[in-house]
Amino acid sequence: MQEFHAERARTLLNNAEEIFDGAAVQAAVRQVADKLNARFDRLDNAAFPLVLGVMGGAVVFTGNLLPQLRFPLEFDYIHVSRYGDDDQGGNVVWKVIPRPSVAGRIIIVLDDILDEGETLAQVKQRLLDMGAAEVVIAVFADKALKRSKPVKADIVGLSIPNKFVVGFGMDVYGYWRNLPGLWAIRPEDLKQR
Ligand SMILES: O=P(O)(O)OC[C@H]1O[C@H](OP(=O)(O)OP(=O)(O)O)[C@H](O)[C@@H]1O
Ligand code: HPA
Repeated sequence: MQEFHAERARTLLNNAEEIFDGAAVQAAVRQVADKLNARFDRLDNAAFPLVLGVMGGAVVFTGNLLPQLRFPLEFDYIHVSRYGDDDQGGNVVWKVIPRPSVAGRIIIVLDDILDEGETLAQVKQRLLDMGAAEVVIAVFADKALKRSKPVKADIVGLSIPNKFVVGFGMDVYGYWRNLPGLWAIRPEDLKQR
């Protein structure tokens, strides 16, 4: 069974196209850090935001970004899933919900990708419903779709084409979250296209 997965993962990557290499990815993370630092690195420390990583896809973005933030912050995570092991989104499933202590705080939500926007729309609404003072959304990648999205990101690392991508935390069928660059899966290799 493990051999099947390893072989399938390799075939998917062999057919994929690298659309941003590791250096471009790191430059994008730096830009996100610069924008957050410009906004929150203030001597009065008035904000003291709570940074929430949306697991599991945000794990790599979060791990690369946090050490580049220069202002005092708290970190926590939530866990939300809409794609599971599929390449098309379904219902948003909450696996770890926000703690009640989000009330009254400025929250910086970090996620790997804003695709159709359903996940982050629900995340933002839930945080506001719980009394968050402000929700700032920073995504590593914003996918260009021809239709409008139910939520906008305040800060975007990379604008990417409308392709199913893997790498830097993003997966296809559970594979290739570990790639340092961003790769577009060949459409013929997707279950739903
Ligand atoms: O904008 P949307 O169309 O809602 O898609 C974006 C969401 O999809 C991915 O999560 P996924 O459900 O794949 O779970 P994962 O984080 O474990 O990969 C990604 O991490 C985003 O949270
Ligand atoms: O293009 C994508 N790749 C991986 N995960 C995703 N979740 C939403 N869109 C994507």
